[in-house]
Amino acid sequence: MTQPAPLYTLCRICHFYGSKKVLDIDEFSIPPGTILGLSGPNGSGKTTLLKLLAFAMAPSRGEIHFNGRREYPMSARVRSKVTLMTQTPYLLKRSVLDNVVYGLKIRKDTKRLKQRAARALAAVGLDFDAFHNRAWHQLSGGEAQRVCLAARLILEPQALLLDEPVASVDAESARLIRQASLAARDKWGCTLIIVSHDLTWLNAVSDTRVSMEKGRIFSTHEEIILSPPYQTMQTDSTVNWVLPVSRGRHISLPDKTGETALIPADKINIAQTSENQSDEKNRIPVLVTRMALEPKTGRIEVDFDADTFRLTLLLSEEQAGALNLQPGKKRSLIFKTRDIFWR
Ligand SMILES: Nc1ncnc2c1ncn2[C@@H]1O[C@H](COP(=O)(O)OP(=O)(O)OP(=O)(O)O)[C@@H](O)[C@H]1O
Repeated sequence: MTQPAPLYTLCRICHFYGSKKVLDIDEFSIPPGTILGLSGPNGSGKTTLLKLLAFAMAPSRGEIHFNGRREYPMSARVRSKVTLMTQTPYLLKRSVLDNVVYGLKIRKDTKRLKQRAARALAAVGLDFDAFHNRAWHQLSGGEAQRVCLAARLILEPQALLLDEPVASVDAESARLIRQASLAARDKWGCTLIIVSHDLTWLNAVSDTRVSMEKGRIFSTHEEIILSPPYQTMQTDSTVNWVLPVSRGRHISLPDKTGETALIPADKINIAQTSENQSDEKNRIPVLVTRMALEPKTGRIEVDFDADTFRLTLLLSEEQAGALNLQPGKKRSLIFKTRDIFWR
């Protein structure tokens, strides 16, 4: 079967704020009609990436192709097809109805505005009669965010970019926002790009899960990502970089400075903290902080927290049982030096 042409293709993207490089993505594409789940630590570049994908600003270097053409901010071709919802709801100082139909009016698409607004509001659980005349300041935070989403859904965009859409809303609003976003994909094949710290949700709904670290995209969250700066240690004629977690074991320098150490999840063993450490192995003490069932696959998602990072692994029920994992248990992640690669 032939793959559909990508909706987005990113080529050699770098973005700088002043002299600080905050994005560095060699190549990345997003197929149409899929859900991309994006996570990563604060400051890793997620919002900047969303702004580029929304064509709200241009990358300092590189190209973004949308529907097979190189595109730019202000291009009429993308303006009507891509929409970004930010974490803090932004509403015009007008009524709910004015806010919801604003984008359609800009496009001079003014047919059956009220019916379409009623449908968009219903999709986010807001009753048209009760809400359409309300002023922007007569809404709770969760309702305001839902109005923002309705104002985007009414446009039936090809790509809906959501930046922490449920981070600061009540539980019911979060449920309705999640439901309405997924419905957009099911109803008109909308591509969803979701940034969220809610890894359970991201893992459950995403077709592709990526994480960001220091401006780069990593293809799976099932990897330990150890970032520079590392401590350095001088021995005779060579300088070895010592991973802060490796308890003195020497890790060879990567080819380029500033590289990140990656260890594939299947090369990581989880052990009792009391087990002996063999010479060639590195050991990271971790704490199990969260376990949740991933409904799609029946696997158990386990968060392990170390001092400097968090690792999420998906384990079978048998694996989790055999390892006697529970939140609060201390364990060790063990890996071989040769299984580290650098990127
Ligand atoms: N307008 C700006 N001017 C200068 N630096 C900026 C600007 N916006 C973001 N940055 C910096 O760029 C880096 C990436 O920021 P970005 O907001 O993209 O990260 P993020 O992963 O979305 O973070 P968070 O999870 O905290 O929202 C950070 O170091 C941030 O301080």
